[in-house]
Amino acid sequence: MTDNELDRWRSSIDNIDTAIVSLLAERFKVTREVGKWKAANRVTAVDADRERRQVERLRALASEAGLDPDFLERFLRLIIDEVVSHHRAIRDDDFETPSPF
Ligand SMILES: C=C(O[C@@H]1C=C(C(=O)O)C=C[C@H]1O)C(=O)O
Repeated sequence: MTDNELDRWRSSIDNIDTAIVSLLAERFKVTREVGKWKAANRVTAVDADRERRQVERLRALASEAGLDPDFLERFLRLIIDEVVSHHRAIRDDDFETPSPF
């Protein structure tokens, strides 16, 4: 390995990290819409069945990609927990809005 090679690998890593951040931002944009819809329709923030299906799907994808399924599950859990806390905040903000009636 040369210094040059290390620089190129690190540059690839930086590009990949940029893509991850951008994809996460996209995902949070979509989940924000879901959160608004749930608050408006009085649907609970957590959908455990949906989460179970997502974990199953992601674990399978991880295995196919040669990644540790446990790591991918922890990663997804972290994201979903953040989404659910956003959904609760959206819902609680809605409740705090004074009713016009
Ligand atoms: C986004 C949703 O809300 C929650 C967050 C999820 C997610 O981040 O993927 C999945 C299920 C729900 O617990 C949803 O119900 O689809």
